[in-house]
Amino acid sequence: MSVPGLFADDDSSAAPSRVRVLLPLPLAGAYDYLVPAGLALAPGEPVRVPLGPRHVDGVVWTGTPDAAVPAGKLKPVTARLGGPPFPAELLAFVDWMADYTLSAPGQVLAMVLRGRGDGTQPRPRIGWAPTGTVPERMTPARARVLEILRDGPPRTAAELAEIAGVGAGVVRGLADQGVLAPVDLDAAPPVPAHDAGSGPAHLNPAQEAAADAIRDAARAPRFEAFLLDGVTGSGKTEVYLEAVAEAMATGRQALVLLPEIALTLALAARIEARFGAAPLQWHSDLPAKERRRVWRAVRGEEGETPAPIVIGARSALFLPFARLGLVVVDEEHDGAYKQDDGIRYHARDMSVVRARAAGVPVVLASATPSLESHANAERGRYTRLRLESRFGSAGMPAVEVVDMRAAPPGRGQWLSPRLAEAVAQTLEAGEQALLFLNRRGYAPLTLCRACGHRMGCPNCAAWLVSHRLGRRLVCHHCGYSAPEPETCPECGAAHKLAPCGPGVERIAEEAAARFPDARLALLSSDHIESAAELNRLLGQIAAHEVDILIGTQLVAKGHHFPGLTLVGVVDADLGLTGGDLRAGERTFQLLDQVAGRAGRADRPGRVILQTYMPEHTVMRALAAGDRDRFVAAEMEARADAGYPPYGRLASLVLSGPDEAGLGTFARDLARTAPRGEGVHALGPAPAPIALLRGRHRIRFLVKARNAGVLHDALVRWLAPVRVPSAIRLAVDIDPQSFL
Ligand SMILES: Nc1ncnc2c1ncn2[C@@H]1O[C@H](COP(=O)(O)OP(=O)(O)OP(=O)(O)O)[C@@H](O)[C@H]1O
Ligand SMILES: [Zn+2]
Repeated sequence: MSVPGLFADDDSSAAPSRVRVLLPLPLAGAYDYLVPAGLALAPGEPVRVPLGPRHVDGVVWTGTPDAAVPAGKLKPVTARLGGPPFPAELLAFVDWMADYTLSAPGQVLAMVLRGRGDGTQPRPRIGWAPTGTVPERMTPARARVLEILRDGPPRTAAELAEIAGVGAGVVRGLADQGVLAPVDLDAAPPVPAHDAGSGPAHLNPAQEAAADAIRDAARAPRFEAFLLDGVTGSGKTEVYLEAVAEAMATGRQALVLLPEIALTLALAARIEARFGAAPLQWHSDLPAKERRRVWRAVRGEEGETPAPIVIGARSALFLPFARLGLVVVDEEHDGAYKQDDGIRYHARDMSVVRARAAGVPVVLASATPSLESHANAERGRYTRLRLESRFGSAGMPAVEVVDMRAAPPGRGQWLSPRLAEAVAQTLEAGEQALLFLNRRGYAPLTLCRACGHRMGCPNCAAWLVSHRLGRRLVCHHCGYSAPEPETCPECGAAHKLAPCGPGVERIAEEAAARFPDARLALLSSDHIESAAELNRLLGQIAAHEVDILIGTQLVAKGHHFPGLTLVGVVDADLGLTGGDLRAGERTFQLLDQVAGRAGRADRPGRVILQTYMPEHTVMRALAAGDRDRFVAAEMEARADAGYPPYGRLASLVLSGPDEAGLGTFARDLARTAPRGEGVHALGPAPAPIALLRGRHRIRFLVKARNAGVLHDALVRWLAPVRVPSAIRLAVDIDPQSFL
């Protein structure tokens, strides 16, 4: 239906106004729409448009509409949705990322719009707070309500009535008399001020120099990537908080990405102390309502000042900041920054892209930067800022390597005599010890001692992990879980199934037996129900209410426990098997991080690494404290093999329920696989996890000289391919996982 006069006709002097609108859907790109007369639409504006029989919310995009399409074939924009337009920087970022990851721009836009919800305004929750006015007549019921409010936060009428045990009429009566006043419980939290709270720290000269460099780029913002390369405990956080303050002073917003929720909670407390108000937090566990609130707050909808600081997980990178001024990626080497399903992206790399699009500085902070970032610093793309020593009087911990072949633990034990002795000494000195093993559960394998059968997952090519809790066998890939059987499913022998090898639960068992008087805490994702509980546990550890801490990588990084002086790594070799190209790099990073928890305050720390490979370069580098030599050797090996950061990789995983059909499709695909100048494909080969959630998996690996060559080769290869509906084809540029 066309409404005469609503928009200019083809034959009028002015050409009908058109815009491109990108929808958050996996479509080819932006679509053209007509702009109704009287409506001026600029790129970035959120709009509603018709799509087939439906209406969809999208964003006016950049680019020129196709003038060759007759106006009669186009539909008009239904409505402008209001709120500020998304900044050009964000639009450019979406386009860039879609191109890089070979995804549809609409899929990337969907990640931006995800926090918006359905676009409707949630109804505010009204709470009641006392005004100080005394009621005309005090009754026991009224007194109870006022007493609750005197000591606690504002509450809704229903809550008040319930807690005080009074009727809703009592609360209403107090409100009518002006004794209680309404407050919006969902209103934005207080805005941190850059000079409130405890204010700036006294930086030491190295910190000052690093902070100066970043502040300078944040002041009149310009793009510059900094690699804040400082040993554990050197005060990297203090340095980047100064840059956050600078961004806020110029009226801009700062985003700090962290790899784990536990670290988010700790940083939120530090920011609150420094700036006088807590930052907004963003992660995947946020309730929908809270997400909407944060999403709107960063946009500054309804004319409010956009929230100045957001800290969060990798997906916070897609928040629609109104005036982004700084991006920080803390623990930049962390694998958690890589998203491995849906659109596969590395949030560290994409942070640099977004900062570049926005023309603002980005800080990548780590004690053990990724080789990619080292290489970028060497090529002059990133500015390296070094902090070579710990803050204050704390020194680096002494690292001791225990050769498990020479001095093994006793039968059925996992702690060597040397480590057990060190734990005992630590407890005697009234200090804390951490026993680290990056393996959840009780035992990684369950074996029948009668026939040798190993308990495997029915859906995956993987062994089941035994968990003490409820004596269950669990698949860590698909979540399959079953009670441990009494008899072997293969030979029927009773009571012959035995756990093999240790997980953290088994280490906790051994520690409890050896040190019965010590207070133990087990920190592993299986044992912690919520972020709040984790926070409570971390608080207990910091307050020295725990003597021995047993944990997975959950406790390895970022935390600051002043009383912790001994770190024992139960199996330092764990990450080295499996042949992943980053196995050495990752093991070094993880062990250096966990070692970095020891001796951060006034008492010196020590670290004991249990290994069967004491001569391995990783162990030697850790023992000698020689990170730079390790990095140099690792770089050389990568350069020789043409692996990242000296070449680029993409992985293609094909999966499907039917093994034969999948094989045929893979062989067809191999016929056109890129082979040529600076690029070649390896495969098809069964993926290391050849069966996952009941789907067979085949993999190609594409190796190329550089990112451009890789991109072009993949587009040429995959654009004409029609994937059968039963088969999934997942492309991962710069893969981190090769499983
Ligand atoms: N300039 C400073 N003034 C006062 N305290 C500081 C200063 N710099 C660092 N600290 C303190 O030293 C400790 C370690 O600092 P911080 O946590 O920032 O180090 P980090 O480099 O981020 O460590 P990691 O990489 O191990 O997480 C903290 O307790 C911090 O408050
Ligand atoms: Zn499984």
